[in-house]
Amino acid sequence: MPREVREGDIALARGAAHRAFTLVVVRDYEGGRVLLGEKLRGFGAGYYNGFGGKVERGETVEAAAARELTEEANVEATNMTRRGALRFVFDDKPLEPWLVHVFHCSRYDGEIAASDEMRPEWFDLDDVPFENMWADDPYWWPLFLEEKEFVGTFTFTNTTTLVDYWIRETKDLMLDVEAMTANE
Ligand SMILES: CNc1ncnc2c1ncn2[C@@H]1O[C@H](COP(=O)(O)OP(=O)(O)OP(=O)(O)O)[C@@H](O)[C@H]1O
Repeated sequence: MPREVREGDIALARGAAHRAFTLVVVRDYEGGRVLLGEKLRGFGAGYYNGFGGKVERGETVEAAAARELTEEANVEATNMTRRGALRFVFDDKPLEPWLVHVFHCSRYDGEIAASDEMRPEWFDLDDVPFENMWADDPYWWPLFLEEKEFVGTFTFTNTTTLVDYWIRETKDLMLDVEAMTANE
């Protein structure tokens, strides 16, 4: 069982450089569903996840989130909002924590279609396949579905085993993101 720790307990220099990633979860309010994709290759292959990837050099986080959604699910978001910032520390790569910026999208143009990276699939809200998702997901999904903004840190060993974590709601996401990325 992963251990819940206090926010200050995961030793990580404030302002350590991060690799920035995006993650977009599409929600269909009328249908009571969320869109996930089965990752077909690369990091996290076999897991269901939102759509996303690395923020490219010179690109804004928002632009990267929109680009990855289009590349992976074939649709263009028309209302995306930033909802969370999750830091992932891998104990075998201690100098390279990841900062995943989580977005919510409920309107888009185009037809959802598979790509060579992701196979999209709708899930009812009470049927999200956590057993086939990253181990951090069950901790932040409730906040996501309640429309809250959130920040957290998750430490993994052997890439996929969650060791410890903290997660909390935030009233000022961008202020927390700034604190997490100070000096970058
Ligand atoms: C550790 N716990 C985690 N929990 C939930 N989601 C996680 C995650 N760790 C990574 N993610 C997401 O997984 C995708 C990887 O992206 P990834 O395929 O590597 O990036 P990108 O498409 O740029 O790569 P290539 O083009 O294949 O090089 C990206 O959405 C990122 O946010």
